[in-house]
Amino acid sequence: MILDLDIGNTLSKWRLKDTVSSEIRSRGAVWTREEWRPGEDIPDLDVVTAVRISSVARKQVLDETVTLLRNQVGAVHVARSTREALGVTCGYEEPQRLGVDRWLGALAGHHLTGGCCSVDCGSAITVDFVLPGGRHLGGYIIPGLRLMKESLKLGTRNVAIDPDSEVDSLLAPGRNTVEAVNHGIYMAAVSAVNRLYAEVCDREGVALPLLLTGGDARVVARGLRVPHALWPDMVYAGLEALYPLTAAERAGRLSGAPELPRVADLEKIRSGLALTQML
Ligand SMILES: Nc1ncnc2c1ncn2[C@@H]1O[C@H](COP(=O)(O)OP(=O)(O)O)[C@@H](O)[C@H]1O
Ligand SMILES: CC(C)(COP(=O)(O)O)[C@@H](O)C(=O)NCCC(=O)O
Ligand SMILES: [K+]
Repeated sequence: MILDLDIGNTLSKWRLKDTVSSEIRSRGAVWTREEWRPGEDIPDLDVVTAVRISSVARKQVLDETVTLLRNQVGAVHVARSTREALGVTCGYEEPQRLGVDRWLGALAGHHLTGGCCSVDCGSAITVDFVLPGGRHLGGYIIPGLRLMKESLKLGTRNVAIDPDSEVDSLLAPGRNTVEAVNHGIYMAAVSAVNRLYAEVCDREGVALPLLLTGGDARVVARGLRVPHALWPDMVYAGLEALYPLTAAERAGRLSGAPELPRVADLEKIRSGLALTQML
């Protein structure tokens, strides 16, 4: 069994993958916190023969996790952002400073589409661009929905945006504090993603497939004006691409990959952008 770990700033996600069949056997998530002990929160390590890790948590969290796992599991792969991997060149001046979750998302997205915009809606919302040919341009970081809400300190943090609400109602003027905050931050997040996507496609002269992942991907996606696909396992898929262990992975089949999203016509993206820029 392979244990994949995606340690984000809010949640540490894990899944167990069958080495032979490539099936996902179980999944879970625990809060990312200093005293996290894998042994308490994840299934029996006796069945695990390899671990693959993406972590953007504090170094100490990763170090403790790796130490613990190395005692029990032979192969522990910790992903790092590098100048080049799998045909993608990193756009950062100092590649190792790019969050490895962003790098893995970009690698998976490029593997699937040959050039894309990858958006990770977690503690932060990150928007990264990889051109056809594999040049990663860099990207954007804005606070995620939860962080934006907490920063307001209006006592609304525990009243989550209902991901099943109609988009129209999520964007309507709020008639109480909770609504005003939830609708405001929702508008901020979806406007940013819509705009950044259009700006960069316009600038680069290419309409890129748009892929989303992360805890808030579903709700953010509902407000997008352009075609897109959700890929909840996009970071895990980056781990699979970097460290292929199963037959399916070696053959380049990444788990949970969505159907290729339809891509809007560049002229349509440009006219939408022109309209936005007028306002
Ligand atoms: N059950 C949940 N528990 C916590 N956060 C959730 C949950 N469902 C959705 N979210 C949202 O998902 C975000 C965390 O998403 P995730 O992609 O796991 O973040 P990160 O990778 O930064 O830890 C939270 O900020 C919150 O807005
Ligand atoms: C931007 C991030 C905080 C996003 O983390 P997440 O929301 O997935 O927990 C993370 O990718 C990170 O710490 N990046 C390092 C800075 C950078 O990418 O430039
Ligand atoms: K993120």
